[in-house]
Amino acid sequence: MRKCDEISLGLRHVGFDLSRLVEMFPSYGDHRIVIRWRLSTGADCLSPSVGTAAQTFASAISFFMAAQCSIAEDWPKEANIKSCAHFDFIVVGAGSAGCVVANRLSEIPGVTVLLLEAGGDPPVESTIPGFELTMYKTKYDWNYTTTNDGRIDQANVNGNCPWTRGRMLGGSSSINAMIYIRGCRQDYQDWYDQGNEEWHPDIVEEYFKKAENIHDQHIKILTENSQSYGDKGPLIINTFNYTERELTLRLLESWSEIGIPTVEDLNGPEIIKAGIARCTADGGKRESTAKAYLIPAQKRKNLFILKNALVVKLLIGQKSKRTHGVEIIHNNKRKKFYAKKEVIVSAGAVNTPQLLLLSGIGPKKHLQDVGIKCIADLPVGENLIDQLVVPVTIYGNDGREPNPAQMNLEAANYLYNHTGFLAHPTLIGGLDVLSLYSKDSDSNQPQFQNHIGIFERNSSSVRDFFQNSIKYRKEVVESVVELSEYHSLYLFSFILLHPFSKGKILLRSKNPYDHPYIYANYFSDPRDLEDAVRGIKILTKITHTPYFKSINGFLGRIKWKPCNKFELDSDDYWKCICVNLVFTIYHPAGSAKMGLDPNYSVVDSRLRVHGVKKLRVVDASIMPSLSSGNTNGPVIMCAERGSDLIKEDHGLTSLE
Ligand SMILES: Cc1cc2nc3c(=O)[nH]c(=O)nc-3n(C[C@H](O)[C@H](O)[C@H](O)COP(=O)(O)OP(=O)(O)OC[C@H]3O[C@@H](n4cnc5c(N)ncnc54)[C@H](O)[C@@H]3O)c2cc1C
Repeated sequence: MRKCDEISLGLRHVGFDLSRLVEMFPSYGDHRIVIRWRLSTGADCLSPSVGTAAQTFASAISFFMAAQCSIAEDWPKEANIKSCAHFDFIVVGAGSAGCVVANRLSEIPGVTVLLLEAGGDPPVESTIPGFELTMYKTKYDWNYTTTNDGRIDQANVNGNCPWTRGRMLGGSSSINAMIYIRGCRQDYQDWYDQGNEEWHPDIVEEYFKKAENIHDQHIKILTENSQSYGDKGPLIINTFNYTERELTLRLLESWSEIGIPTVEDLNGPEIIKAGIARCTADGGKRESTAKAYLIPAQKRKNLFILKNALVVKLLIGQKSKRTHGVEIIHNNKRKKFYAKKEVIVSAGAVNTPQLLLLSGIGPKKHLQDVGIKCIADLPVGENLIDQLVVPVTIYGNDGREPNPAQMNLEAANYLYNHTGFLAHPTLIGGLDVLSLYSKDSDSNQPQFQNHIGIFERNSSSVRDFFQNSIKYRKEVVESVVELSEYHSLYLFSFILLHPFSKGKILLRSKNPYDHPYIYANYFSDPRDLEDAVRGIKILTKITHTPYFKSINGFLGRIKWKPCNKFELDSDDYWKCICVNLVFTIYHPAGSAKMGLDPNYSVVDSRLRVHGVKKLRVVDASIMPSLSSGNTNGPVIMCAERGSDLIKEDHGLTSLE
């Protein structure tokens, strides 16, 4: 019995209530033990045993329970600082950009940096790639939704779509799907050609490399001579520890059949391509910027971090237009902190414009309407750009069925060596391949992107995804669920990478706790609708390729009353689906756009807010146009570049 007691203690120690699951009692002296497993279902499983089996299995359970501890990260501690303290720099928001800036500025000894984050430490679900969706709509998400404009998203409950944003150390890099794509040279050439002379594509490339630490062995061998990735930066780039490779190869072949060739490296120079994505994950764990940039810097004496600290206002002289510091709410108390050199706003593409507006920086008329005195009349919140998604549902008979036992094995695999289904984000459905393409074969930028997720026949996740994650109305959900009862669903996310349509962020009120209005305005420019239809119709040809033919693949109709009258796969059908079912791939940007002219931009090429002293913006908001792909890598690049611009302007050089 002593051994059993030890096992019991071991399990309790790791937070497992043994008494609920297992009862052990002795029989026939020392060696024979009858074990009764009382399963959580209430069923009993009686079996005579000499004890070895029980001990072996119990110690295996103990091992797996204890293995949870190996997943935990050592997040930085909160600083003990008093209100009204002064720092050289104050950084607002510890997201993808803010963590980079705080790290790079504090690497100069003697330069004090205060990093303020509205959220707290990421939960363990952030570290485990497969659990990222479970953080949506919790306290780790800002829980934004777009504003119903009566035109788009009418197939969504309330006519709006969720805009998840991370609220924790690492910001959205702690909740995102971890795909790492730099975008293409033309993306940054466009920035440069608009007069942003600090952002020549050659410079941009250097800053991607500065951030990167390529761990992917395949890429390392492939690019040994070209040195196209950095290998000394803080941000580890690798591949996911899990995928269904046989299936992804079939998908790559299928894309290839419709004119999108497979490449070894999606960050290479080709424009039209499909391949395996690199990611900000390593060893089966997420590489957020909190992990890559904050943990290594946490011992620095000159870096101070406050968590659960909501910045409610920037302190800016009405006449001097000089930024002095910030006002925050922390532990239910209002506090002020002052910046000797600068305040850097890195609160993301929704919160950065919100904070600027609350502080009197924005369109004069709008500020007047909400009762805020205007300090600088700038187009804050305008030029909101986002990559939009349209669902394309293709079905097939590939024999895949949900397997709960397999799912448990996958969980055990994750605990054992960080592989299995949980080592891959669920947003993109367990598959690590994607494609980038254009309607014209000679274009210098991809226009479209596809992600692909697979749901097995009759999987309950289909309803969950369409009903709870995207929040489509009943008619839409039922039409997809109905077909998926008998077929596997290949859900292609069709993405328009460079929409012409622009959205807007506006204040709802002066209250910093009120969510701003988000007008996504998708498809307000008719060119976007034309382009999307062209791109989707290139994609739907995939049903005629050998793999999809082999599984009797077909395009399924998504039912939504206004669209039901149109022929499936016709231009009119897709136009109707696009406008009514569009959602986000979570890449908003441009809401404090960089540019030369203060009539059309908020920050200059060195990311200084036009007409306001000692204030910069460094995050996705500054992007004048979107990169060709997922935006986390490009935001981190912007923050690396931005940090050096700040250092240059203050005559600071780091020792590293
Ligand atoms: C669900 C999801 C999936 C995505 N998938 C991918 C992907 O696979 N690959 C990819 O490349 N990109 C992806 N992205 C996009 C990418 O993560 C973002 O572009 C990037 O993280 C934006 O960085 P940021 O620094 O601008 O903002 P964020 O990372 O959002 O950081 C802003 C930070 O500021 C804090 N903050 C805001 N307001 C205040 C305030 N007033 N006071 C104090 N703190 C404040 C926030 O809590 C947050 O921590 C995804 C994004 C999401 C949300």
